[in-house]
Amino acid sequence: MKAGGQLIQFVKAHACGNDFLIVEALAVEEVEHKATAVRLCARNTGVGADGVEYLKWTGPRSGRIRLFNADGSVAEISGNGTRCVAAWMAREAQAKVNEVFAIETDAGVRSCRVTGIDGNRYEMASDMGVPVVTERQVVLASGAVIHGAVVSMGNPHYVIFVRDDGFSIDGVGWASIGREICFHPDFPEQTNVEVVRTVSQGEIEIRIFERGVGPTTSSGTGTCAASAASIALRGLDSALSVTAPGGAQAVNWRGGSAEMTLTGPAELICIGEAF
Ligand SMILES: N[C@@H](CCC[C@H](N)C(=O)O)C(=O)O
Repeated sequence: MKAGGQLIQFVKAHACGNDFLIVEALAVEEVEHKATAVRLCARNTGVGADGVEYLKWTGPRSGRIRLFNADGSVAEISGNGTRCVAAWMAREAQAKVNEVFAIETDAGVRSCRVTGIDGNRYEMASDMGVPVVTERQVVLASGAVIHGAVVSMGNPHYVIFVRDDGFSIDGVGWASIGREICFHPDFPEQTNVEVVRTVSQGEIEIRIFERGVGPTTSSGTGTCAASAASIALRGLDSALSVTAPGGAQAVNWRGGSAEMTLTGPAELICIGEAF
């Protein structure tokens, strides 16, 4: 498959409903990728997706990717997007369980190990790097002060803890607060926002407002960021189950400078061609 020419060949995949188009390209850096991503991701007038992962194979089990969000902005990394690409590479390589795919993102190389295969649905364990967690307050336009944490997973996140099982904060809906924080002047590059509810020592539930997209059903780096803040600041277990509207993923992190691991599904939906 190639980007360019008249038809753009793509693979559509999703991880817990967080959906991506994978487009193989000779180079991931080309300027026209941005406009193409916006056009293809449009829900009503395009194919529809949360982002496009441009992929250049660099070996039989390795590749270089670049992610464009649905609004055309470039993101350093996506946990779910990287896993979707790994699932596609695994299919192309006719991989078996335990094979590893090394995928270079703008945030560094991430290894994805196949842990299960069921038709076009793959289970993968991915190395997600070392989270950096810093407590930080944000003052909203209303004057309300939000006590949360900035978390870097290679891309930026802001994590807020709530008790309410509707995920509202002082009576205000999570999506509205997520949007305000995403575009807040304290975050000139914008930020992904996760709203987290602790279910037990080993389980959290999250809602996600993604930079460059809006509310999504799941986020791999968001799952990791929410877990990192819960483990580092709330003393939750180092093995966590994280439930988002689109499904659950598992995180393991011993804290400090240890690498975080994310395990979850990725399903290949279809192959298509767009004008
Ligand atoms: N869905 C993602 C995150 C995608 C990138 C994000 N929108 C950003 O701009 O940083 C994930 O699964 O990690």
